[in-house]
Amino acid sequence: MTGKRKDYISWDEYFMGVAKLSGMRSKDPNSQVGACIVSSDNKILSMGYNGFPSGCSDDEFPWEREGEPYNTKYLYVTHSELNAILNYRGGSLEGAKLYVSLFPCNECAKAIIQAGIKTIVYDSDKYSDTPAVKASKRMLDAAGVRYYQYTHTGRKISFDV
Ligand SMILES: O=c1[nH]c(=O)n([C@H]2C[C@H](O)[C@@H](COP(=O)(O)O)O2)cc1CO
Ligand SMILES: [Zn+2]
Repeated sequence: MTGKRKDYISWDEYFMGVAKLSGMRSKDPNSQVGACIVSSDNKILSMGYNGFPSGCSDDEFPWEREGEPYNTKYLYVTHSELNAILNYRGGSLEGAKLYVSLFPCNECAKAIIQAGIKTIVYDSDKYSDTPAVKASKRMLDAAGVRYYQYTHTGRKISFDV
């Protein structure tokens, strides 16, 4: 008997890794965000990344951050967390856990709360000073959704595709 492998990735590394891999599909030139929803018994239920809704071409809709709101991405892009929630067609997300590479905004917080997701594990909190993220935390706190920052383990995961 040789015993089991010791250097396998942890659940947190696995799910945050899947969230980040999903974010790599994003066409957003500035922020690529990925999300992964997991059941309480560690089964992946859904994934998402930030992008335009189906039928709204990445080549025709704007990726600009500034200018006339009508011509910026902000009016059109679906956030990774909302995409992950909407991509789930299997039933209830009650009690599920969300891994996401960027702290959810207030609009995503509403969807997270209403979907019954109870835990958020996030990586970057680069917009923590904005009203959107402050309002998000206010709602998550009021609704009893737990959130904590992912602890980097320092492990580099890479592979050829
Ligand atoms: O929680 C989020 N999830 C998410 O998918 N996004 C997306 C929307 C945009 O495509 C991008 C943010 O763009 P920017 O960093 O250039 O403002 O990230 C943005 C947030 C904001 O917190
Ligand atoms: Zn959002």
